[in-house]
Amino acid sequence: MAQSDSTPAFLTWFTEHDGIMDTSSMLLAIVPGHGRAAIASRDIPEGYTLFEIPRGLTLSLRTSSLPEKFGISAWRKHGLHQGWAGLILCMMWEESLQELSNWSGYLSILPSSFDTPMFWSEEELAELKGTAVVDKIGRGDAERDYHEKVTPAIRSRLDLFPPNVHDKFFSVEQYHVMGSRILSRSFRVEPWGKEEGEEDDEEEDGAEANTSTDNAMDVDELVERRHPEKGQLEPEEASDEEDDEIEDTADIAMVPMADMLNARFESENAKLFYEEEVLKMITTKEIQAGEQIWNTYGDLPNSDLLRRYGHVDVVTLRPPLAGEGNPADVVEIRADLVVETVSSRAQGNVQNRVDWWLERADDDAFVAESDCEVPKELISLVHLLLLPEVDWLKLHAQEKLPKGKLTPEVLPVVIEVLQRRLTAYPTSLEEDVTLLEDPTLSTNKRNAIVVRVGEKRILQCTLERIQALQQSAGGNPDKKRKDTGPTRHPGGNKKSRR
Ligand SMILES: C[S@@+](CC[C@H](N)C(=O)[O-])C[C@H]1O[C@@H](n2cnc3c(N)ncnc32)[C@H](O)[C@@H]1O
Repeated sequence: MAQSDSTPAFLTWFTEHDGIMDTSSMLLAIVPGHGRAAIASRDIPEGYTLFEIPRGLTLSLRTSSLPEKFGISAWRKHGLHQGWAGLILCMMWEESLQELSNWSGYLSILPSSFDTPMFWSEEELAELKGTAVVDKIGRGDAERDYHEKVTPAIRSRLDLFPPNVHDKFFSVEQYHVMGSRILSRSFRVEPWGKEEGEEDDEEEDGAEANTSTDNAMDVDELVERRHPEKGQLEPEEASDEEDDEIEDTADIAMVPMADMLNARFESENAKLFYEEEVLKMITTKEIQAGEQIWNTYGDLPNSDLLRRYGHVDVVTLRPPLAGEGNPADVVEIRADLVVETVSSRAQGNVQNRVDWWLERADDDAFVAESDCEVPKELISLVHLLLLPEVDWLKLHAQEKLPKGKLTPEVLPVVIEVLQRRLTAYPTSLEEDVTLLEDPTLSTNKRNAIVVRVGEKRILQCTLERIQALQQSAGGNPDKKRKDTGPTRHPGGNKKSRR
């Protein structure tokens, strides 16, 4: 493990700006495949403070002087109070100040190239076809913000943004670099004393400041990652965060030193806690000398890890899956695939039922996980579309969605949905496993294949479970249905979830 050339200068900057690091316990080193990493240099007990960062050393809309110099009303007029554009512009501006910036010793060690799909070629992106990554990269949305908000703001204040530094510090490529630094390294740091759910002053006089969720970096993506709760900065369960999508970008901060920690599935052994004046990285487990000090990015699926951080997790999988991969992987199955599949068998007016369902459903895509269970909401939709007209009318009147119960009627539809979903990828699972054996694969291609394999494993395993169920249900469930009389409404007379 080598210490990177720039690390000593960063450590000097950190301590000169009142950061405190226990150099007898940890060091920064380059770990192959992981970039810079924090390593325990001796055995460390649980509950031990590894380093402290004064709040003023975090870099955010609250600490950069740009918004104030620009003028708060002009900031709002340019839409910089909404979404990510304002924070990215602050980062670009601080970097343009070079050694005059309070953060120069920090910004100079941040990465300028990334392995995230945001920077991939068309050929590399084609490797992700069928995965959840493709539609979420958001390069176009980010560039729209750059052209519509950032460029006019820069042109309006040439005293702050001198034209001779535009190409170097304020290009669209730099915008993507800064956005990617935020996406892969930022924390959510609320002001001291702010209760959860409580709005601060900035929110009150600009309520819409938090409404940009269609940006390249949705606020919730960052919030999911590290969320302070009772003084502790930790990731949030993504699924619990639907209501919190609208967040305050003023709370998003770059935290020097804390962002030197890597993460791996369920490996966290240190966490960032906050106090009134300082943030503290404290061990949550004993750490042996030589071990890596891991934070957590929220144990995300590989599709999200790749999109936000540019790496994937490969550890031992748990039953019913076997082999190696990411146990947090998921696969998305769009509702329109279910509708298309069930349409040939569906009863009544399919569109009416779909419209009614869309008004009540949580999402228009279902998420299958590594437990290989068919999502209950998917089964419910299949039931809804298969219902005889008389049962549909009853359900409609009662405002109830069918239960997500796997009955013989739905099994063939679910099997076809899973089979069709598998054809969305250009290669088969077996082909991908063989491809991964090639030691000459580029990092990007390898990571794309790992994401595909993770998703396909879940689909394949779920498919095999349902096929086994169908067999044990006695062969052809359609025949069975004829034998047992008219199709029974699967959720009929039962209490629905709504
Ligand atoms: C918060 S930074 C961590 C410090 C970073 N390694 C560095 O060199 O500055 C997050 C980045 O670290 C890398 N990283 C973190 N965990 C990793 C892992 N388990 N495997 C590979 N790379 C990882 C990814 O490039 C990610 O975007």
